[in-house]
Amino acid sequence: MNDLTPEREERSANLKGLGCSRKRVEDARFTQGKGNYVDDVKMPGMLHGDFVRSPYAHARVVSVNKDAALALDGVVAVLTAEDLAPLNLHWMPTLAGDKQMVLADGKVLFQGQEVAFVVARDRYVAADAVELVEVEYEELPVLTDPFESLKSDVVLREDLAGQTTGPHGPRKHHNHIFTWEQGDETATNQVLESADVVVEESMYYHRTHPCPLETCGCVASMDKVNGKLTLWGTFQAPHVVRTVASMLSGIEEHNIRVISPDIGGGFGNKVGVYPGYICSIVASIVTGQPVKWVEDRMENLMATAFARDYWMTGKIAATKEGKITGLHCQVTADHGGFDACADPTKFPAGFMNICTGSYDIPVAYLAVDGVYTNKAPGGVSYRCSFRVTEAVYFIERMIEVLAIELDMDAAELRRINFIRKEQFPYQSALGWEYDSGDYHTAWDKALKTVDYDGLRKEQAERVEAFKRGETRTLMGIGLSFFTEIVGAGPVKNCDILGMGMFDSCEIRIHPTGSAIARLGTISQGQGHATTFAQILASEIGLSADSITIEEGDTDTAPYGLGTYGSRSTPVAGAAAAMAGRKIRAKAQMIAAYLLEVHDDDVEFDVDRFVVKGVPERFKTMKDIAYAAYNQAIPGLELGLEAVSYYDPPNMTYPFGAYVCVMDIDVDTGVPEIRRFYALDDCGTRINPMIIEGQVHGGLTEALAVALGQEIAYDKMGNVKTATLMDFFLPTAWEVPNFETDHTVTPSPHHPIGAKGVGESPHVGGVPCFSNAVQDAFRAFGLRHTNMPHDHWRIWQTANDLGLHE
Ligand code: PCD
Ligand SMILES: [Cu+]
Repeated sequence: MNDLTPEREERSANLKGLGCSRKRVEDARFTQGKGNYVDDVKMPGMLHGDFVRSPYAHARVVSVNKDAALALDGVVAVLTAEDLAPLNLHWMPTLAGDKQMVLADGKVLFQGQEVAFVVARDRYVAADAVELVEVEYEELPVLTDPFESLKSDVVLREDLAGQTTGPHGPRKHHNHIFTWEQGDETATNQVLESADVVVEESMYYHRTHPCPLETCGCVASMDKVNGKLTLWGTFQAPHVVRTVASMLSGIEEHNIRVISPDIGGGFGNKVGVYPGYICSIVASIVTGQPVKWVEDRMENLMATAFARDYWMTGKIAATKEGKITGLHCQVTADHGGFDACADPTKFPAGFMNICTGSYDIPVAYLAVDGVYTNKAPGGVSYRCSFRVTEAVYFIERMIEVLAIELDMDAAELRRINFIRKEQFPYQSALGWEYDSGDYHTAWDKALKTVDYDGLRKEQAERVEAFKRGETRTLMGIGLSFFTEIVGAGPVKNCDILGMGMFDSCEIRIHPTGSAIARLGTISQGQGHATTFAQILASEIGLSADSITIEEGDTDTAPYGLGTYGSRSTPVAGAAAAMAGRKIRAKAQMIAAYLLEVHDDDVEFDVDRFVVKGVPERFKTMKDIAYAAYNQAIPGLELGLEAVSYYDPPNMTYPFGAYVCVMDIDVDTGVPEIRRFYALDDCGTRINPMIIEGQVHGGLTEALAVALGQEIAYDKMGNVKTATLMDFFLPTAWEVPNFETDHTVTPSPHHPIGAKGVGESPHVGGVPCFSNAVQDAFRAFGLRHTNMPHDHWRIWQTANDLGLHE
């Protein structure tokens, strides 16, 4: 049955299943302004909330006077910590096991922290009233540097004073949160002591922010008559929000309905729980009216979850020939005022222990210290699965530095250290089991496509010309090879607030042969309505066009852990395939009955079951769907539905090989990206066009982070980059043409062999852009310089190297 006759090929094409570059079904709605976002939710009598926020990074709140605000026409309520305290809602638990003030309780710990919540008739009155709330502050010393914080007498978290252990073990200092250790320190140190070559480098992966187009927001509506709370919001994990809301409020979970409508980009920013959600719920309960809260851009950049802010020091040991023998990594992680890092519970530094990268490193050790400072809380992935971008940046810089030390070609150094194809499944020194990979094939393909040797020759000639004074531009060749780790689960080691990280799909086939499937994930622009239908189409033999995908409504969708960490394809995508297989198993029995043969005598063929060896005797899936509802088949229940809760046996490990060619104007510091080549291997590809779009998006965000985007603070703790004037968001103007390519190494444990891809281009892209900048100056003695490589910093690098003399 495997030969694809033209007739079978046509039937298969009609399904628009796996591998089809099907156009995104959601785009008809999005491109015509018919999306339905949180801010589109409008209800009769709806009130609007707005925050009074702290102008100080560290201060005592002496008093809050609401009188003038309450006197303003249209103001309904002003909530402070005092109002929330009787409900025990003035603090809330964070995903990292810490707690965070919902509204300032005696002091503030970062600029932009929520102090009071004003509820008014409309958004404008609310904003005016915010100005009328009089808060008296008493300034306290500000700590924005984690190293200083660890030495300071200033106690940031007075609520934790005297607590020598936290949720992740012992605390070494009153501003210390945790130490997380992985690997074998003694063995690693032994290797470092006796190695031919050891290089050490320190690098700062600066603080940045996901900055989605749509900011965070919600509408809370408490129906006191029925006792039901409905919450619309920009949530990347709606079911988790429902469970947490129930636990905090005491409202029974069946009485809470959480709806994530269309979301205008998430990028990790919408995983956590923010004070705005709690305040809106309380305000709706208090006033009996629906309450909307939508933050503005400055609030988003100042107060919602940041990403990175990792200070990393590495030591890498190798033989003279370049074979890596050991790796040591020490991280100081700046978590801001509260530890609200969004990671699976047992991983306080996320999957930073993937920092051995794509290389076969026999021993390694990692230690991460989490530290409190006077900066905003957060620590979300931002297009990376739980600190994987940091890990990949770290190892890809260490490799470059080692190449410099050994005076070796960095591509060759990678090649001789890659985990070999036959070593998979590969057990890493820091505890992961990589499911599959073929790094050498991908690397060779990438280098060949870009004519790597030719580029190096051209680069050497350019350096000579520069030295002769014939040109003022230098050429950088950025390389990166990354291994991602996506798809949390396994429930046995990944949970969020105790909820195992499985995911789910429920499918219902209608009598006329169309279907609806619901999943526990939620698209924020990734195109799930398009791709999940494709997985099902191939599994059940109905066209993707006749399968509706629904996500995000907790009253209808099966419980799931949501969309982040590129987990939808590895986990919910697997659940979809498994649910599809259950449908097919029942369909087989129905087909056998209709065809009057034994169950084993029919086989599935694209969109039908045929009698083995008699292809003209068949029943299509449409026939079968109809029969499922219209015929009493002995021994079979009516209907055609299935549900699957999928606990992945392992994560998936997508990988990729990226090359960036850049020309840098030494006198202006302006880099021009001549070429960017990205080869991604995400296993079985569901929709190549969507994958390409994902790669373009991820690379754009990588360019942003590497070349200028940052959340910067001054010494007083003022956020210097709280508007899009200062926070770099690239537009089509800055973004080069991206060349995409792929290899396919299926995941051995995923039912259709797919791995995630949404985050990969960011994870691989950041080191690639950064390496390109730094490589341009290698011939002039540069070893490492920190991101973001904005024009000024690049100019400064050239200046420091004496290139302006
Ligand atoms: N093999 C394969 C894979 C995949 N795919 C596709 O692609 C996509 C993606 O996927 P994934 O990778 O699985 O992922 P998801 O889970 O779905 O998602 C998530 C991601 O996603 C990305 N992308 C995107 N896009 C858009 N448009 N928007 C958004 O927001 C976003 N975000 C970002 C992020 S950041 Mo985090 O949250 O940080 O953690 S994570 C993330 C989808 O549609 C799917 O289906 C295909 O086709 N194939
Ligand atoms: Cu990350």
